[in-house]
Amino acid sequence: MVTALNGFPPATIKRLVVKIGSALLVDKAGAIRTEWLSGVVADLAARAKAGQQIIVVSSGAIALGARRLALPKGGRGSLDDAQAAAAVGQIALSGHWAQLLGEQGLTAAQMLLTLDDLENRRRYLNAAATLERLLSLNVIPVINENDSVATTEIRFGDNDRLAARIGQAARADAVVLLSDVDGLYTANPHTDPDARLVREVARIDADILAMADGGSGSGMGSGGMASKIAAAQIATGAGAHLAIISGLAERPLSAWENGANGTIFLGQTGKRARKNWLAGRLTVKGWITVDAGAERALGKGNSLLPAGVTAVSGSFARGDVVDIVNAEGRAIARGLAEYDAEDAARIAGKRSEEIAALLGDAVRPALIHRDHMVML
Ligand SMILES: Nc1ncnc2c1ncn2[C@@H]1O[C@H](COP(=O)(O)OP(=O)(O)O)[C@@H](O)[C@H]1O
Ligand SMILES: N[C@@H](CCC(=O)OP(=O)(O)O)C(=O)O
Repeated sequence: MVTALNGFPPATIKRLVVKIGSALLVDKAGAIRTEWLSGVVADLAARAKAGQQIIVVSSGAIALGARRLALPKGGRGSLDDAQAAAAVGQIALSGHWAQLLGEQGLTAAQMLLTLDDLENRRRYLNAAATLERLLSLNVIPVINENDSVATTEIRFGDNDRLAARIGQAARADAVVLLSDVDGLYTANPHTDPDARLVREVARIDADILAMADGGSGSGMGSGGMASKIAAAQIATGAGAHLAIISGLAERPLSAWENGANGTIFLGQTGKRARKNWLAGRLTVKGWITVDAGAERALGKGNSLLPAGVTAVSGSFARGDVVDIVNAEGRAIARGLAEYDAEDAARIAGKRSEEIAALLGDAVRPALIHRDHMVML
C-alpha cells in the first residue's frame, strides 16, 4: 500500500512537530552530541526556510544536568535529583538549541510546560495561542517538560506524549518522533530476532498496543515504545499523522525522505477540537460505570442518562472530566460531568421522575451530554 506520506514530509505538511529523545541528544558520558545535533538543525533549517513551520520537542535536560552535577543513575535516582538535574541541564540544552538554530539564521524560543498546562483547558488554549504567535513570527519553539517543578503525579515523564499534545495544541499536520529504533516492530527488535517492521498503522487496535515491550531501550530516556504508541493515539485522534523514524542517521529527516525505514500512524479526520482535547487528556477526576444498554446507546451517539449508570467513583465537580467505563471495566468514553460526584451517585440508576423528586430545579438533561463526550 502506498502511504499517504510517501516522501514525507512533503510540501503539504505545513506544520511539523519533531521530538528528539534523550538517548539521541546525549551520549553515554552525558555530553551533548553537538555534531549530530548540527545535522538535525541543518535539516530543520532547510525545511523552515522552505516555509514549513517547525516545533521542536527536546528531551535531554535530566541526562545533561546529571553529568554536570555528577549525580548517580543519570539523575533519575530520586525526584529531587531529577528536578535538580533538569534545572541545570535545561539551561545548557536551550543554550545549544539557541546557538545552533542561530547559526542557521533562525530564532529559538523556549517553552517549558507541565502536564497541567495542557490538561486545564484555559491554560491549554493559552499555550496554543503562544505557539501560534511564535510560529507566525517565524520563531522555532523548543519545548520540554518543566521537570524542575513537575512532580510524579503531574508529569508526562516522557516527551513522546508531550510532543503529541503539542501537535494537538498547535494543530500540527504531523509529529515525528526521532528514536534509537527505526520504527514500530511487531515485537521488541532488540530481544526478538523475528520482529518485523510495521510500516503503516491505520488503526491502533489491541494487536498494535501489544507490540510494545518494556520501558526505554537506552535507559537514558523514559518513554519506550508504549509511550510512542500512546503518543500516536493522541496525535492521530487529533487528525495529525505521527511517524517514528530512526534518529541515528546524520540527517534523520532527509534520510527518511530518501527511503530509510519508519512507521507512520495515519491521522484520523473529522474530529472536533474540543473532543480532541478531551480524548487526549491523560488525567480524569472520576469514573462512571454503565450497563450494556447504556454502552449501546453511547455507541449510537446518545448522551449518557443516569438510568444506565451502575456505579460512580472518584471525586469530581460539575464540568470535570470523567471516564465512562463499561461492565467489563474498560474505559469506553470520556466527557464532562453535568453533576458533581455526590449528585451523580444519588441519581445513578434512577429514571427522570425519581431524579426530579430528588434534585428539583437542579435537574439537567443528561449526566454527560453527547456534545461534551468522546468515544475512546
Ligand atoms: N515493538 C517494538 N518496536 C520497536 N521498539 C520497541 C518495541 N518494544 C519495545 N521497544 C523498545 O523501545 C525502544 C525505543 O524507546 P526509547 O528508548 O524510549 O527511545 P527514545 O529515547 O527515542 O524515546 C527501542 O530501542 C526498543 O528497545
Ligand atoms: N523531560 C526530560 C525527558 C523525558 C524523557 O525521558 O524523554 P525521552 O528521552 O524522550 O524518553 C528531560 O529533558 O530530561
